[in-house]
Amino acid sequence: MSTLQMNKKEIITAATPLLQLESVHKYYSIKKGLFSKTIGHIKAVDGVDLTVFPGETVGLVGESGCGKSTLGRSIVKLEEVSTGKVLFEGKDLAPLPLGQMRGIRRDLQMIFQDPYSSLNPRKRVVDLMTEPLKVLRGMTDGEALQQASWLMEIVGLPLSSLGKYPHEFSGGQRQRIGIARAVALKPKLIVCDEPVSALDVSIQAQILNLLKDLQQEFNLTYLFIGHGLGSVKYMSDRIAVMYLGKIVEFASAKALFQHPKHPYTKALLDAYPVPNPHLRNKERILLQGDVPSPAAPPTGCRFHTRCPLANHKCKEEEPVLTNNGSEQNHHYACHYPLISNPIVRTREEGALYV
Ligand SMILES: Nc1ncnc2c1ncn2[C@@H]1O[C@H](COP(=O)(O)OP(=O)(O)OP(=O)(O)O)[C@@H](O)[C@H]1O
Repeated sequence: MSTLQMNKKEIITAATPLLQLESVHKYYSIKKGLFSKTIGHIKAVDGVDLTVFPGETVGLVGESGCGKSTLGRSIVKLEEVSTGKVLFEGKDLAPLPLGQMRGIRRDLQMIFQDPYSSLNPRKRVVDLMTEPLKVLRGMTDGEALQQASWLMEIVGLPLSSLGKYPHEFSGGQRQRIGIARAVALKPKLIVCDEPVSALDVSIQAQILNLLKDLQQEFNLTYLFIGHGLGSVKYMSDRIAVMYLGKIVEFASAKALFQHPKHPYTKALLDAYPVPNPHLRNKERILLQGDVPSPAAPPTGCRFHTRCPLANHKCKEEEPVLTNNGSEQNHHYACHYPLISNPIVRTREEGALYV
């Protein structure tokens, strides 16, 4: 079968991974006292395995503080991982010194939540746009200016924007500049770190559609981080759910929304507003309390302190991320996964949950 005859899903699964994370850990030291003695660690990312194929969008969701941004920043090497492998096109970026990242930097870009803090306020857009093109793609002044003008058009900004400073734009326009900068280098992977969270709801859809259009136009691959499930569902082919530094479920967007296996995923879905209250699932899992501290994560399954289905096994034994030999591409880390029955969801062992 030719590539043209294959649909997107077939192309994705036939391809070799663009990005592969193997047991990635990122710990921050907690220091105290006059001599800054290390008294513990914040386990922001605590053993993540994840695969992203060329051309797809993998969503990453979870509550605030569960390590999504740290993972995204570790991938583009804005953070050094503590241990583990970050394989980009098969090459491990983790041990590479920053000096040797230059060739790879243009293939790996990031779009930030707050476009204002990621754009130097003292530089005009023309400089913000042309400098990376000159430094990382070796363009002349004229070539870089031509490319910057074209990119303004692509992201829907007037040419006159080039002469302005970041503070002269609205939030949505600033995010368009951030996006233009990210795609300027024709990267292979863009980590989008909650790119619409800081924007008005009316602008969010425009930015998401722009990202989708650009993905098609430039054949981009996205890791799309968000805590709003709506935007993640809209954007993603596959979704990874993160809780306290670990991936607890990873599946196609459709399977995850229709048949969540992990109670935490279900709780996130149940927290999502449903326009018609009669359609609201009566067996909702309500998330209570806050995410525990990543400096002292709970034993066993990290979610057990908030899980209505947890028992002694969950407290003692850490579940591994597995497909349990059934659905090949649906992985979850739970001793008592939810049965895939949209009408009555029960634990696979034990009583009906309430
Ligand atoms: N530079 C740092 N030093 C110490 N702790 C950090 C640092 N950066 C992040 N953390 C901690 O690591 C944990 C994960 O943070 P992170 O920002 O990655 O979470 P997140 O899921 O992206 O949250 P949000 O959705 O609010 O951005 C948090 O407890 C945070 O306080």
